[in-house]
Amino acid sequence: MIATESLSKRFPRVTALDRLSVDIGPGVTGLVGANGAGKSTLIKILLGLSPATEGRAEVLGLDVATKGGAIRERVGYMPEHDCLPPDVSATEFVVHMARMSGLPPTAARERTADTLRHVGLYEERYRPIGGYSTGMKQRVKLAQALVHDPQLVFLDEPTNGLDPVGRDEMLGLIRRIHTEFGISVLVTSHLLGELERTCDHVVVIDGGKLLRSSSTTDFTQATATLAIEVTDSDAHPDGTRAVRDALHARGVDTHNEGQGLPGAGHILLLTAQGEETYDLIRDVVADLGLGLVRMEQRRHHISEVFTGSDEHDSDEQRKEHAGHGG
Ligand SMILES: Nc1ncnc2c1ncn2[C@@H]1O[C@H](COP(=O)(O)OP(=O)(O)OP(=O)(O)O)[C@@H](O)[C@H]1O
Repeated sequence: MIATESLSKRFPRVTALDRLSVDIGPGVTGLVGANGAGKSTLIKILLGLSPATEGRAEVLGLDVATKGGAIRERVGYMPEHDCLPPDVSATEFVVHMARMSGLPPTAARERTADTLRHVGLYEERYRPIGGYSTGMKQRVKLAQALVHDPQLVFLDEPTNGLDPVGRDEMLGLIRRIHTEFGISVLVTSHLLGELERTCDHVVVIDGGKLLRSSSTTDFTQATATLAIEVTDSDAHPDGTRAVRDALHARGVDTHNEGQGLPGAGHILLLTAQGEETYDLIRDVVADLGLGLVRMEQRRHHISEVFTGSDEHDSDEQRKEHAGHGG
């Protein structure tokens, strides 16, 4: 879908992209980087809106340096910043954008109605955009990116400014763009963690350089750590402790007692040695007459892959949520 080769963009004072080479296939891909990492610059080059200083790039097999117009016919773009006219309705605006993309009047109106419904805008679509909430404006921006039925969409920070519920809804919507319509998505975020559930593939850039490009499952590989949770009983008022003691008696060590996890005191963590470990846990829990609430392999979170970024992410999210009354 997208291929760049040693792509650079230098402004007089900053190198926004620094010899970036990356291949992006179909599906939902996250482009992650801190503010100023070069995400928006990359998108503008890929749309043929801004020339690269060096290197080359192709989108859908088309060279960005010479085929910008053809690329923009096939690609939808949701820009980061507020760019909506306040005094027209969502319907008028999206119809206009559909007409600009070359759809005839009737098709433009039909596609607009379908697309606005798909992004979750109903009666309010006839009201002026100026009165919309941030979440509604983001939906209008998404609708205008989809209205001409593109093969690929670039979404620049679509969750920016949204509260946690709005963020989840937007991420769900993005996932469905691919699963229901087969449109591939490149979505940027400065929050690595939020792309974990949405993206098949994640590209991380920093200071305009590629840090990592891999499938989300590679980022979130299963660890060998098992998390176990059991019920308590009259005979064993502290079921977790009883299981821990029984496992220790059989020479199996538990570690950390689930520090940092919600309900930490009730979760036992241990390293699985193979199938026997699962059988042993089952037998120990059954012998004690307790119920096994869960036994699961812990997975890495994407943000754990980068030292310290975990805390950074949650701090950022707290700050953003605080700004929106959450
Ligand atoms: N037109 C420009 N002129 C000069 N510098 C620019 C220009 N556009 C971007 N930059 C600089 O290039 C760097 C990358 O910016 P870019 O907007 O691509 O980052 P980003 O990852 O999208 O971050 P953000 O989410 O904050 O927009 C930044 O240091 C920015 O200040």
